[in-house]
Amino acid sequence: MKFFNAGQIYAADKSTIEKQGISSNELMERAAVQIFNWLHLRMQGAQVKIHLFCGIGNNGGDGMALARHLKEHGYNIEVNVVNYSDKRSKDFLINLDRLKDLKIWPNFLERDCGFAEIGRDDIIVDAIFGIGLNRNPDPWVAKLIQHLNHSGAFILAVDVPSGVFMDKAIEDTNAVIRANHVLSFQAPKLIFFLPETGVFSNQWEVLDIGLDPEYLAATETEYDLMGKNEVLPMYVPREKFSHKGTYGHSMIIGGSYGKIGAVALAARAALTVGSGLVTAYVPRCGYVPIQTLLPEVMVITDKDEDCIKSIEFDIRPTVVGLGVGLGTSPETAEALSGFLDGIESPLVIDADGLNLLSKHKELLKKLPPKTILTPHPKELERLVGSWKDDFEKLKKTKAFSKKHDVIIVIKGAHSITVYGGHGYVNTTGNPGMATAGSGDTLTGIITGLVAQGYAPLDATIFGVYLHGRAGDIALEQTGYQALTASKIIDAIGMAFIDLFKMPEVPEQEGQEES
Ligand SMILES: NC(=O)C1=CN([C@@H]2O[C@H](COP(=O)(O)OP(=O)(O)OC[C@H]3O[C@@H](n4cnc5c(N)ncnc54)[C@H](OP(=O)(O)O)[C@@H]3O)[C@@H](O)[C@H]2O)[C@@H](O)CC1
Ligand SMILES: Nc1ncnc2c1ncn2[C@@H]1O[C@H](COP(=O)(O)OP(=O)(O)O)[C@@H](O)[C@H]1O
Ligand SMILES: [K+]
Repeated sequence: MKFFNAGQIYAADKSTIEKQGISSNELMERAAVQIFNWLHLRMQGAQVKIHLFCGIGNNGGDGMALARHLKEHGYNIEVNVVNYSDKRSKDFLINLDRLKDLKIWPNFLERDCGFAEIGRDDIIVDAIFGIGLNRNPDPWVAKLIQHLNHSGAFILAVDVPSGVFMDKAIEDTNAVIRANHVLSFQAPKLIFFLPETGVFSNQWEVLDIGLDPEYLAATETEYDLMGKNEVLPMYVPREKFSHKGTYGHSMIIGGSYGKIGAVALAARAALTVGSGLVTAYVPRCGYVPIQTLLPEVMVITDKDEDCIKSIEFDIRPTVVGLGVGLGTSPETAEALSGFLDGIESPLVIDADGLNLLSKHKELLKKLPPKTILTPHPKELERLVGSWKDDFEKLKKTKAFSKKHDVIIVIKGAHSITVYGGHGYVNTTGNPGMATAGSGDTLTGIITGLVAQGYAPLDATIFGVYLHGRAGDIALEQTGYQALTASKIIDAIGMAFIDLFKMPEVPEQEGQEES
């Protein structure tokens, strides 16, 4: 699914209006009817007080039109116009008049006016600002927003929570609605998925308002949301007349005294994701534990007992996953440098492998094209430098990816894979995955996919999706707290099976379970 920016959404509106021969107000009516239907289905006429807060632009217009439908269906409403500007939009004014025709007189809220009490059990509809916000709200509007946030009432936001910008960071977090639920038109917004802005949209849902499908299909976007439909075409099927050589040889290089488990996790994940062969390259102290834990995995040891000091072997792996549990000693840095001089295979780098690149930036020049880097935020900061907000983080990551021709996964609640100036936002995963070794597992998954012939970018996007999906499936048995990295690996098989499950069809009304 695509993430459209504000300019593209306005262009889609225009194209829809022209091609479908409708007025902008008719499009607004569609949007409002969709929201009304959503609410009506859930409320079934309940007389809970609904406070609508409408701005003076088209987001406010949506709110006005919604108020009319609610009134016509007997709901208990109160309409407030947040009068932050004299520049009322044409469609706002049309809908204000139509509301007055029903003898509804909104309260006009201005600077210095008091705000009425709102009950904890009431509902607030937030239609103050939509995607047109382009500067900080006035202090009195911020005060109103605080009043709404502190009311304890359920807040339903129209399109976006008022106060978030579409393409830049929030400056005053007190001037943003904390929505319980967002009903967003046509497509989700990138801001729902970024850590700093996502917290304002607890839950979100997309309402299809029938924008011009041709325009939407033809428009290139900078970011995409990667769900099952998007990753499924990347899947590489298993062939009948294949053998283990068909599915490649993954080598996991890493580990140091006390951190051999990281290699065990990555190696087991590579195997479980389908790599034909897996070899672990570890310091000598890792030999017995890996051989004991993982009978399927071969082991090559470094000369040193406790950490890797030279990376030398006489096999030709299809892909190398490097860095988990590795440590960052100068000898290990030296070993990495020598290894990169002779590297012939694609490379996935994580954890201390990334920290070594940050400490010795000259090594970046030695990376093969399309090397995959999987940093968590702290590792990313060491690589690309600090950022002031999520948007700058993305900008810096893109620039780094372009400069060094590397694929970067910004790990987090919604991991984002960055390559070629494009961002792929993952949909799977859960907070139970914020646990030791969860990232090592991802390294193994991506490595094992590259081994099987997935192109590096596909392996990364598909691997991030599969990792999160395995975490979601494991969660059903463990709950958040008891989810461990090993359980994520155990669920990889189910995550593959899940790719081919049809979505559940909702039960028909009156249908009996057989
Ligand atoms: N296809 C779709 O998705 C459809 C979308 N629709 C709806 O339209 C919404 C977008 O509407 P919108 O363009 O009128 O902008 P909105 O957010 O209401 O802001 C109003 C105006 O406020 C101004 N302004 C900005 N910042 C300000 C500030 N801090 N303090 C004071 N003023 C400020 C700024 O005008 P300016 O003063 O800069 O000229 C801005 O234009 C969208 O979110 C959705 O709800 C549907 O109706 C139909 C289909
Ligand atoms: N709140 C969360 N929701 C979804 N996924 C998460 C969350 N927190 C962490 N993860 C995932 O868990 C993994 C953690 O990686 P990392 O921090 O490198 O762990 P470790 O170093 O312990 O292996 C990443 O893939 C990340 O996307
Ligand atoms: K809003």
